[in-house]
Amino acid sequence: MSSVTVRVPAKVNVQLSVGPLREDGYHDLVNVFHAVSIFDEVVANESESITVSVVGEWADQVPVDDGNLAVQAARALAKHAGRAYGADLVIRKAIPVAGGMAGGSADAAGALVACNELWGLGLPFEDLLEIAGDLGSDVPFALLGGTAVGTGRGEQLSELPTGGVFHWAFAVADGGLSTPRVYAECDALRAAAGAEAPWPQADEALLAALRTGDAPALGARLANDLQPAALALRPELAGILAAGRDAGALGGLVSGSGPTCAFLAADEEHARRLADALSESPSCRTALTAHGPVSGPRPA
Ligand SMILES: C[C@](O)(CO)[C@H](O)COP(=O)(O)OP(=O)(O)OC[C@H]1O[C@@H](n2ccc(N)nc2=O)[C@H](O)[C@@H]1O
Ligand SMILES: Nc1ncnc2c1ncn2[C@@H]1O[C@H](COP(=O)(O)OP(=O)(O)OP(=O)(O)O)[C@@H](O)[C@H]1O
Repeated sequence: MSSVTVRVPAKVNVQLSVGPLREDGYHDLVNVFHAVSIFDEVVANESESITVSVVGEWADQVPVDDGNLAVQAARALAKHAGRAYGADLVIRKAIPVAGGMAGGSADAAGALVACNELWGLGLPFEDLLEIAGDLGSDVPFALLGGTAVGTGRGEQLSELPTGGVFHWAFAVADGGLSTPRVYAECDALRAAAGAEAPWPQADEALLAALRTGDAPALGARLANDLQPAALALRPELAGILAAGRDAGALGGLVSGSGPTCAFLAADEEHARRLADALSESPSCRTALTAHGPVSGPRPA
């Protein structure tokens, strides 16, 4: 095989419960991941060495050196296989960069699947999941797709079958937010309030809404412990959240570490109307619609 193409979805965290800071610098989480139909494409072409190029709307914000998570993923896979394999990776970027939608993690997952195929390694999914966990806390879910509950630092996954399709509108804000900075702000806000970080808990009503495909119930339970920190760092996000509420969203929240905000709609047409309304909000760079859950990357 001389070329392999995969497409990899973005995620929204429908519940993100953040526990205390651990000694290793991470936080224990209950992280309910949901993969949505905004896709990066990762192509792995035969090559002597591992290289990357990026095309698409967000390309200028993505590193094309060893800082690229897809390059790190290909190197980690080659190391696991014990040979100096090469691949010329081409990423077509549609997932907003540093937006809280795990775009870099998606590209890493895409590179693992594409290179496993290109190099004819035939490694089982479990091996890819293990390599993924070393690359970043969001990378295992980016491999899995669908809807899943993540514990530990978010890398230990348990799949959650859902009872239907959920429709979403996303407001992409200008500029990104650094994930470590948002976690640090969350700790600082808790310390300033004298609040002990609670042990993270799954919201059983939210999980039931996902299982039964009950969008109004899910909308009412959306929750993100990082949201106050994202709002402290980017106060203008409060205006975007209010715009989504005023436009009749079933619920809205900051996605992961932000600054993208996600709004749940009743159906596809409602999602389009929400996106139209959100795009009028001054801090919204662009508004997108998507549905979930969708599958993780599989070779075409
Ligand atoms: C905010 C989320 O996107 C929600 O899914 C993730 O928790 C972040 O996952 P990620 O971007 O893959 O993050 P990683 O690359 O693993 O870690 C980056 C940094 O985020 C912070 N971090 C991340 C995950 C976690 N459970 N606790 C943390 O405190 C740490 O400062 C860490 O050094
Ligand atoms: N393939 C990649 N795509 C996007 N960003 C990348 C990639 N590789 C490395 N990066 C770097 O990672 C940073 C975070 O990018 P990413 O789009 O993954 O953020 P995010 O969506 O906020 O992540 P998460 O939701 O997992 O916290 C970017 O600012 C960029 O410098």
